[in-house]
Amino acid sequence: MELFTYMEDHDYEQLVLCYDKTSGLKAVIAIHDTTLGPALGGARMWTYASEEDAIEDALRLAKGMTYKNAAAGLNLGGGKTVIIGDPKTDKNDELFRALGRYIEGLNGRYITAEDVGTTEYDMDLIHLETNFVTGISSGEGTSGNPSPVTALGIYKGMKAAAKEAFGDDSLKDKTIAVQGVGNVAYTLCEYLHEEGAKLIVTDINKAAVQRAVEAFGATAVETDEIYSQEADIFAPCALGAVINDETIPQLKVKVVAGSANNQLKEPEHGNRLHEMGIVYAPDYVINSGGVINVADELIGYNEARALKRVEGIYDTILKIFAISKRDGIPSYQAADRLAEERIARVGATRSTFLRNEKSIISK
Ligand SMILES: NC(=O)c1ccc[n+]([C@@H]2O[C@H](COP(=O)([O-])OP(=O)(O)OC[C@H]3O[C@@H](n4cnc5c(N)ncnc54)[C@H](O)[C@@H]3O)[C@@H](O)[C@H]2O)c1
Ligand SMILES: CC(C)C[C@H](N)C(=O)O
Repeated sequence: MELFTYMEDHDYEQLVLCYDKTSGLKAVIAIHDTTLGPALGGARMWTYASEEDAIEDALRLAKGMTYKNAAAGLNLGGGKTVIIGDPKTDKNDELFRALGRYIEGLNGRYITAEDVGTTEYDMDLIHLETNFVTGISSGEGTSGNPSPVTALGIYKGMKAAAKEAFGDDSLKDKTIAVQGVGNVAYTLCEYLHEEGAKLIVTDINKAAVQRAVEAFGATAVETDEIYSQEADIFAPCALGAVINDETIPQLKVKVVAGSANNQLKEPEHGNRLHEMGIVYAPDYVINSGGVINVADELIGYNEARALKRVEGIYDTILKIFAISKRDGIPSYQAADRLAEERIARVGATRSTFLRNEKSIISK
């Protein structure tokens, strides 16, 4: 990949490589856009096949956070960290402390949180070295693990999508096929079960499936059977790129609404859902509950305020469907339009001159 060409094409600001010999830290911090404020995005730990894959993932995820934060109405830009390594075997305390020091060195341009492969404990270690971290567990005004709150946002967004598809936002007696019953989806299933939905679940982790079967009377299916279920809603809560050429022809649902990031393999797959009349709740909007929640820590965490904002995902999703109809575009494009218009408006407002300590008239 020609890095600077890629950064130019996708409007990136900064790419930072962090290495610490003692702890073995190898991390990439990508900052996409800080028009709205400091870049907030999680730190992912993953076994990348190559360093280039890690850099590409950091860049792609950072851009996703710019759009997620903008559409969520947060005054935050987009960034992401990826740590190269196996979260099961390669973690040590010094690794996260070293990362914390590199984040501190960015002087607030980037703020981190949990992502795939990292936990509250890891954030607490980062917090020993910097205040530019959220999702920490210790102390006053902290919010901890964002997953349960992400689940609340998915639940509210799914109800909005049901309203669009079925004319009524009730999920009672709706059949919902859930792919992956991990941290987010298990809590999501609790909400759905509580409302009287019928659940079909799959996971590569058989214990996770069994837990959902026992707790919610869910029907278990094999991983490759989840797409073709006779269901009303498909909730992808495991992997990205699951809406693709192979899976779309199998879908019998009227709604796709789940927590996974980057659900559409390519934009054209969003067009296909639109043409088929399948209501798609854009991934980065419906799964923004976690970031909305951790962002509240930056102003002194208030749980009631944070949850109220997360519940607002319902209205944001409806707004996106309204833009989609108004402009005759698929919902994923409507979400991008909402985010891009907000960044452009705020950017224009903030382009007027303000004196600061480095400006020519500061003395
Ligand atoms: N945790 C959050 O707050 C949050 C916020 C935004 C987005 N997301 C996204 O939501 C998704 C789920 O996050 P999570 O925190 O619940 O992760 P998790 O790892 O706890 O859960 C994912 C589950 O998917 C299962 N899985 C993996 N591959 C599978 C496959 N091929 N078929 C079926 N199941 C499979 C895993 O075994 C696991 O149980 C991820 O894509 C994540 O990026 C999470
Ligand atoms: C800041 C974090 C809570 C971000 C979260 N991992 C996401 O993808 O939205």
